[in-house]
Amino acid sequence: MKTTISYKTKEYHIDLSKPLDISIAVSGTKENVNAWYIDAPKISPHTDGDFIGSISAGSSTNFYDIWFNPHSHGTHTECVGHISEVHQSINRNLHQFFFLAEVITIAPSEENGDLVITKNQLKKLLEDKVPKALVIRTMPNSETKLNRQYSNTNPPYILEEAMDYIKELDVEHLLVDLPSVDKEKDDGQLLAHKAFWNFSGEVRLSATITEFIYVKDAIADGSYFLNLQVAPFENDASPSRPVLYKIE
Ligand SMILES: N[C@@H](CC(=O)c1ccccc1NC=O)C(=O)O
Repeated sequence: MKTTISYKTKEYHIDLSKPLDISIAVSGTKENVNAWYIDAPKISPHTDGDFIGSISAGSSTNFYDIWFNPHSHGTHTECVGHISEVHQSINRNLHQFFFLAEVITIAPSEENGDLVITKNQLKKLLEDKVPKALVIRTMPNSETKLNRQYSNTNPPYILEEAMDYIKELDVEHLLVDLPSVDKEKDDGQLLAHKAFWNFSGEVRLSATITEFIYVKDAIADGSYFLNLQVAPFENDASPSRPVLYKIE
């Protein structure tokens, strides 16, 4: 199922029957990816007195409750509501769902004992490209990213200067395979989040950050179309499923 997209001055061809899903699913297991010091997600039959919402326990249907946190347990997309006192909902702020995207791969560099993504690394990889969405895959890229328990591991993060550059390029949707764009323990500074949303100026309300993606090695760096949608929760963040389509 092929389609042609006219965007700005060009035409692009993509094949809708070849989606490249870069999300991490949420399962109710201890092996589920996790960050921010909370329990694993739970997916279990709803109970009420003698009632157990599971066909194997005699119910007519499977009727499961789910407990999870979007920031901790899988691919999620967040808006400025993640760092603002005023409530902002990702479901209300994400209005479009297809974007020209660039996939890049970066080995974070060591600085003061941390692993960081720098402005120079981004500049070299992006050259003269101006994508609306930027997908950053970090190296090493092992499949253990699907199950990693990130709490207290000080994962790599994006330097403020690098995020200022991303904002200056007018990237509206940033996707990373990390639990956060900021340092795990930064005393609430959130420098990269604040730079991305232009928090101290005219706030970029429709800009989004997607964390905990997984871009497998078979997906090459380059230009794609991205379909990005969230489960319609009125919350700062919601589970999402970013899907790439190769430009043919
Ligand atoms: N680094 C922050 C915490 C933080 O970034 C955070 C905490 C809970 C859930 C998500 C977080 N950041 C995600 O992007 C701090 O040390 O206060």
